[in-house]
Amino acid sequence: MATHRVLAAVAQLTSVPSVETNIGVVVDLVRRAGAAGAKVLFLPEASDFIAPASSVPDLSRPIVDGERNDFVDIVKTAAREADIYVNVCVHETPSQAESSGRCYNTNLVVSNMGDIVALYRKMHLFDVDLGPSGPTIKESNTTIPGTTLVAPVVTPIGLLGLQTCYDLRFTQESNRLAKHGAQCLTYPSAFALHTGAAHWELLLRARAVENQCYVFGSAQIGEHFPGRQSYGHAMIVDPWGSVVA
Ligand SMILES: O=C(O)CNC(=O)[C@H](CS)NC(=O)CCC(=O)C(=O)O
Repeated sequence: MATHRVLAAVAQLTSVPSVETNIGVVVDLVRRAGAAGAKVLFLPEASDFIAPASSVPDLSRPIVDGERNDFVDIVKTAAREADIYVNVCVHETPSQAESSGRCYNTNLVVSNMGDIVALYRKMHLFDVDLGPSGPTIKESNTTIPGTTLVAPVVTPIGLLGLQTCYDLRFTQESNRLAKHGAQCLTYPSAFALHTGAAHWELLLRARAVENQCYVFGSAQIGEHFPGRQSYGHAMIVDPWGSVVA
């Protein structure tokens, strides 16, 4: 019997503080993945923008019917036109905006019909002080933690469990997703240079082996604005732990 093969694509890009610029890059990636025959494309965390903390409240947008969100609307249209599922992360203004102006770090799956079929808000925020060897980052200054894990969602490559970036270090959520049937796990990311070099591939491969899942690590790469860089090395890992792309 012939094996039914479905292609997936993993992307990396350098989001900058301009949503308009990033939309252009993202639409091009969606079209190219679709043209290459992929049925699912994985885009990284903060695909809409990476900007200094002070600009985050101005640049983030709500994701609710009736509210304008150009970035998400354009991704929906591109996914429909290219007949591809798109996994992408954006900054989401909460419907009840809190006075601090913080957003959610929101991971979306958009179907090939252009509908949002899953929405997960990053639960573990990257609050670290690596001392003189690395950066001090406090994601919770700009971001509200999500409170719920989302059941794996049906995609052309099987049931997909959603996690985001720093969540990669917390094995129990991926274990719960696998127990609930996940065959694939996605970790859209913007890993720091220092921690990425030490742990990115190691952690993706560990999550793949322990959960017996395909793992998709889409990544931000390079310099977003002066003083802010990401590690890159987007990859796909199979359940044996081999890096297949
Ligand atoms: O919203 C944005 O601006 C983009 N988001 C990020 O860059 C996030 C939060 S600061 N980065 C990480 O979680 C890196 C994790 C990491 O590097 C590790 O676990 O070692």
